[in-house]
Amino acid sequence: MRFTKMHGAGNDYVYVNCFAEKLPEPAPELAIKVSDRRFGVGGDGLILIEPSDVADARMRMFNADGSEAEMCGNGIRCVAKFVHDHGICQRDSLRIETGNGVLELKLQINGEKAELITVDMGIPKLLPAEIPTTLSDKPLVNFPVEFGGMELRVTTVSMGNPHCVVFVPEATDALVLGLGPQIESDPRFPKRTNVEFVEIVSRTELKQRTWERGSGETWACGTGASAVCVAAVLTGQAEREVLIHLTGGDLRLRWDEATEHVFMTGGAVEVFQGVWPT
Ligand SMILES: N[C@H](CCC[C@H](N)C(=O)O)C(=O)O
Repeated sequence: MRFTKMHGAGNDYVYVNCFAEKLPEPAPELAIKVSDRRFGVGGDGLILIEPSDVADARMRMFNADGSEAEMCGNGIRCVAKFVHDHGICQRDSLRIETGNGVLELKLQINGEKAELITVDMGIPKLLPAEIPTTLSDKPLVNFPVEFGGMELRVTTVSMGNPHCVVFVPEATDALVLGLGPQIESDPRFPKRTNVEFVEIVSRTELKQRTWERGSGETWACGTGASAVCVAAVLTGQAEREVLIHLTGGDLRLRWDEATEHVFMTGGAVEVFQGVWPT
């Protein structure tokens, strides 16, 4: 089975073009194997690029633990780049079917290749039942919660997948690696959750570290950055357009006031192609 290794801001996945390839085994099991950084290809998960009845292509995303997620922001930019650059659909605006509906993307083409891509991430969902979380019956904005003996203030946002955003003076390893897994699997998040630890640099600049549901710490998270932009505005700490510095690169986010849609702009890189034994 041929695969392509790609990343968005260092959030790296193994991509399979299912217009042309068949999986040798069910996606969850394959995701665990290919994601292994010692015994596999290495990545934060597996992303399938499939034909769609309602869009130019369909994206299905599986975390490194084999669980399937509703949406992947860095992933969808790479899917759009692959679909354009490999001739599946060579328009500079594409529609990709996801677990969070059909999303629209605009590609900036340099030469023959897509480089910067803007995604309309849709409208964030804030009701506890939409996250989902049982922590409260009202939207959580700087909501005090005790995790592992520490009181944190959390803001929860869904971009199709769940995010728990925590603003901190410094996103230390102790917080990310210590509290990340505890919050990810806290029973008050019935579908688990992604966790973002965020430092405010200014009203237009943030720093984010991410503990992802099903993948551990990743070097970037696009749905997470979208949730962080929304949370920073809701808590009165940022303007509606922010630059977010993630470990693997930068993303530009804008939460449009008129439409309530979140727009994310970032890069997408094809690193190499390979063949997985079948
Ligand atoms: N890295 C992805 C998010 C993956 C989310 C996944 N970990 C989940 O279970 O929701 C992104 O760029 O949006």
